[in-house]
Amino acid sequence: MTQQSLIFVALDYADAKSAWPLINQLSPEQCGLKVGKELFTSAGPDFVRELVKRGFKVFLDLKFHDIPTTVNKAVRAAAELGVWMVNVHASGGRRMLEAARDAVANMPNRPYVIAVTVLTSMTAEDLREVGIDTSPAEHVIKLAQLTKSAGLDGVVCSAWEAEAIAAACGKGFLRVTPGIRPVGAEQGDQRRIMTPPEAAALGIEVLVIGRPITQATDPVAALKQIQLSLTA
Ligand SMILES: O=C(O)c1cc(=O)[nH]c(=O)n1[C@@H]1O[C@H](COP(=O)(O)O)[C@@H](O)[C@H]1O
Repeated sequence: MTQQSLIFVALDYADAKSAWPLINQLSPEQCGLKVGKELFTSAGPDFVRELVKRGFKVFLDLKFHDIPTTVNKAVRAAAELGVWMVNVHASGGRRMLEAARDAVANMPNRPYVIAVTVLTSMTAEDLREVGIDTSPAEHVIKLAQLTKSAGLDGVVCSAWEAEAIAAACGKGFLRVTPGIRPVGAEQGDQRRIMTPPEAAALGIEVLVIGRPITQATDPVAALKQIQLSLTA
């Protein structure tokens, strides 16, 4: 993993046909690609295999959250597509996390397996409504420590929690942060947000950025502008 933040473009399109025009203008050296629930459900595993074949680092974001056996098998199936990273929900608990880890333990070139802590769309009030009375920051750290002790490679969190995670879980534990918004970009449903230069300055390993790129009039120009802003 390099010191500079890698950008993963979240391909949140309805189908493969809508995603290809942007992908065809991108190169594997420029960014990674995140395929989430919407696109995977419509475009399927062959689409993912094609991205891998073209040399892209693919983050398959299906956020598995189920009983340990099911998650183990789902992570294995995802890994067999040749993706670079897969994720599960940390709130599935220790045995589920260990099952996710074990799914890929003996694979050559295994993908990173990471766990979502508290969704970047959630606030303290949202957490309270699901029975969690601590702040998002405190809950994220608790789940990051659980994820680390279960032997996974890192977490999805907001950029606001990234420094505390490094302090609690050590270097080499990946921090993957969605909720990235350039100044002036629409916040949408995200709540714990940060700008790309601020997040990069924290040394965050992976920045996930979707709508500020995919919904721009010129997505490639928007990506380039964000990349320039990281080094300015
Ligand atoms: O696991 C994720 O990728 C994820 C976790 C999280 O807490 N928040 C979050 O936004 N994401 C994903 O990151 C992407 C963010 O997209 P934008 O909000 O459009 O930049 C979406 O594809 C989400 O599904």
